[in-house]
Amino acid sequence: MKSVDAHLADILATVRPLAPLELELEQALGTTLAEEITSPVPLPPFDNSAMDGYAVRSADISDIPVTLPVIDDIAAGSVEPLAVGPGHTVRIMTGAPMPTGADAVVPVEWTDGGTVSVRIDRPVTAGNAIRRAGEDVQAGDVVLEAGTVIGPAQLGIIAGVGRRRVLARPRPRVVVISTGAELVEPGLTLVPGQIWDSNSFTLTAAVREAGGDGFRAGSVGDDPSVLLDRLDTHLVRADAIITSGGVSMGAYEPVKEALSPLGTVRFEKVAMQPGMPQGFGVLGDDRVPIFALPGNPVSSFVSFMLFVRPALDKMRGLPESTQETVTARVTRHLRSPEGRRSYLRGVLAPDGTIEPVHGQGSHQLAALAMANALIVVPEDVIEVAEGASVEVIRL
Ligand SMILES: Nc1nc2c(c(=O)[nH]1)N[C@H]1C(S)=C(S)[C@@H](COP(=O)(O)OP(=O)(O)OC[C@H]3O[C@@H](n4cnc5c(N)ncnc54)[C@H](O)[C@@H]3O)O[C@H]1N2
Ligand code: MOO
Repeated sequence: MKSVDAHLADILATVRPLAPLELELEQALGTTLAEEITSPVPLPPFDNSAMDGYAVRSADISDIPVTLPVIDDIAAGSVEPLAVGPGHTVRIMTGAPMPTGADAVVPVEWTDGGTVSVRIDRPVTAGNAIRRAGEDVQAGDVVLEAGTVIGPAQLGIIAGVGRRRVLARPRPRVVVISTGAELVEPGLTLVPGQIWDSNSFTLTAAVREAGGDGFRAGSVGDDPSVLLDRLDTHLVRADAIITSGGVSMGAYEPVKEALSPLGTVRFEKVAMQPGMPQGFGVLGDDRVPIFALPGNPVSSFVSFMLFVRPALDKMRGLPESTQETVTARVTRHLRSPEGRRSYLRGVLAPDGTIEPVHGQGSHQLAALAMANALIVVPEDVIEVAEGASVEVIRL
């Protein structure tokens, strides 16, 4: 059997980072910057008030209390150049440009709030409550490096330096297709022998959480030609495809039957539990990666975490990283099949223990939904004693 590491290595050797596109800022959340962002101007662009109050010459208010005439008002957005002469003051708002001559702002709370004249009760030193031009960024400074994932704050600074579009690697568009004649859309009525399709929801959501745009393309039955048609329809708009089901040893395995003859998708047994039957390859002239995951709900989810997620990271242009694990003490004795790496479901507690959930079958979706971590049991370990240390992947 092929090792988990070898299967992942094959996948990562095949998938490529997506080509960067010019994206409007509204489309850029979750994409990966493919250029350096520099600021054309200093930020703030001009000296401005940090508070609502009065712009003064600090020397005029060394003896307090003092009453000064208020000669003008400056709101944020004011573009008229204003000056404050000796013995005068100007009412100023947060974000408004400092008038020439003034060297400090007195917060309104330290005054009587007058509009014709104002009594100032506390002295200030030069520079008080002024935000200097270039205090955040100098003109020409790099504000974001290429390779940065654009989150809300990153979008803010891109807009803050005046950009409307950025060059970024888009979120991978991933089409998710369930296979199996037994599958029924949730919300519809089952007859005996049928189950509701859950994998397509899990996998589409997992794509979204992994920084891709998941698109649920419904389920197809057991007819390989129907699957091929569905793939054909969606291939043009997919950066990757995920199918679930139809890859093991049964008499009706539509994914295997449809894709094996193409010669670009391989079906293999990977030494893991759950998730042993795996298919991976590429489709079409654009060599779109396809992940043919096993149908058991826990198997497809674990396969996603181990194989699809790192592939999506690579497509997004993120650096390759090894799966992060933490060490925990297991609260119960565990068994694991020889020669296969197990990913058992458990609840990791703040005290550093992990409680395996009841129901470790790869069909036991409710048990998976209670877990917050996977316990990794290496291939050569068949038993783990209660209290032993294990490596754990947080979900
Ligand atoms: N003779 C053998 N039988 C099986 C083997 C084997 O090596 N020899 N491997 C087993 C393992 S391990 C797994 S995992 C499964 C994988 O089977 P398939 O990928 O072919 O998946 P299906 O047969 O279509 O479905 C398996 C199971 O999962 C349910 N399922 C499928 N799709 C969904 C969905 N979208 N939502 C919810 N549940 C789904 C399906 O009804 C089946 O119960 O094969 C074993 N058999
Ligand atoms: O390997 Mo299958 O994925 O257990 O159930």
